[in-house]
Amino acid sequence: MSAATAAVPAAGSAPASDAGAPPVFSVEGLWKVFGPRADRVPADPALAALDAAELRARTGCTAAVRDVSFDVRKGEVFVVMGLSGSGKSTLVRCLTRLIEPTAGRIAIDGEDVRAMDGTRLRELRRHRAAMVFQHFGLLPHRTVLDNVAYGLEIQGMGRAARRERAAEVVAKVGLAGMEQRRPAQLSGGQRQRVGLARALAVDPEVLLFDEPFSALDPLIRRDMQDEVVRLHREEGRTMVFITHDLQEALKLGDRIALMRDGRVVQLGTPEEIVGAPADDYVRAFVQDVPREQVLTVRTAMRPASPAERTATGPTVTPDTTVSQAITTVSREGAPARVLDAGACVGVVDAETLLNVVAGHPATAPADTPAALSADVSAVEDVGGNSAVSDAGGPADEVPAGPTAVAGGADGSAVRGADVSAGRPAAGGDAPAGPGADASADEAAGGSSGVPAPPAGKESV
Ligand SMILES: Nc1ncnc2c1ncn2[C@@H]1O[C@H](COP(=O)(O)OP(=O)(O)OP(=O)(O)O)[C@@H](O)[C@H]1O
Repeated sequence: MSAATAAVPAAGSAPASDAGAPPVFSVEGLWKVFGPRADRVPADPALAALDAAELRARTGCTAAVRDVSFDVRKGEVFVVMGLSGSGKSTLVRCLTRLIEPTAGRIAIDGEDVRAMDGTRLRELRRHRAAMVFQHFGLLPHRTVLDNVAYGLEIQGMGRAARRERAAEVVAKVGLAGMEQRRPAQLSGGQRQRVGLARALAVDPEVLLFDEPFSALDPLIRRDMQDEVVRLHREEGRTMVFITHDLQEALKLGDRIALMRDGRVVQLGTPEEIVGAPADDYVRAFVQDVPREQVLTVRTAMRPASPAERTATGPTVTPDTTVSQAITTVSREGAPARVLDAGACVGVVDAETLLNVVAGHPATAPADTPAALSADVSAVEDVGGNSAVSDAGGPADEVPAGPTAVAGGADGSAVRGADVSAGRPAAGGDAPAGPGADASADEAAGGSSGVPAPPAGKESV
């Protein structure tokens, strides 16, 4: 499915995150370099400036994450998007040190993740930031209920209490009545729901999703996306969601970090990314997106005249998509006033709306968000790198998962991707990285009940 044919309901799909609250995750100058003496790369400006091929030729290293900085706000769905090999999985695994970062700072609720000892790390992964993978590694001999209760069992919760909690969550993800089935008696989509329920059962502060739906067929995938939107709307839980699929990113993300070659090339709302691409790469990435389904009337409206401010007639809110506004304006046969908390902040008419569809610049009124007219502010501008050595070590160099093209049904976004760049040929499960106990933690975090699940990826 191409983005052009996709329905992309972005605006208003989730509760607004709290931009003023302290961030849940705060990442600054983060690097992950795979290869020999990896820590010299971020420490040496000359090496840090090399592109991927030169760096590999000169040092044998791959910089999977390069000097990345961002905050994940409380209550938002933060999407990490990019083509295969752009560094998404590595970045998100660094957040809980399932992969050990090479340099930079990571904090969760202000606490330094890189300074955590093994016990604290386990706690982080079990209670605070649970990961949901593409393959949930459900325990085949356990029922749905017991699979969901598994993470609680690891936490030491008593049988009755955990089964009660598990039953609640099973109902929440739409599996009521299936509690006693075993994974083999479920469809792929239902299994994904069990995995999701297992992650939710431990009530983590943040859910980290690593391409959880890319192996599902498009209809089930859409169902699961709707489920995530619904859960987010109902619970306001903070989520970090990896995807290579632009449509999915636009649908789920409050904000999207678009990665290329280990860097974040643009960080912004779907509307900012589609309405004001930071560079030609992003522009090409979003060129097939139906703009009218993503951009809101904030982008399309023109200033209201004094007479229009007090006129009657059709109205829309600033979050109304251009597509919805077109319906209103054409149905009513008149321009619509844009009302924000009762005040008229602009007007949309056939011309301003069609300008958006046609990709012409809008006549931006004074109160249009600055980010929409100033691309640069949306681009991650990261400063100097702190050169912090990591433990490195052989475990780091084991492939994080055998990926060629991620297995989504709607692979338009990955076509032409550099699927082999720097990727070791051998498959294998993800190493936990130094100090990590990924299999147990991923299980406890609701992702897997079996040792070391694949890194959420499939070879094709
Ligand atoms: N353990 C490893 N050792 C060496 N290089 C690695 C390792 N893991 C990942 N890489 C390289 O780091 C880069 C980023 O990989 P990563 O898996 O983070 O990308 P991705 O965007 O998640 O890709 P995909 O969508 O295919 O999963 C790639 O060039 C990859 O080959």
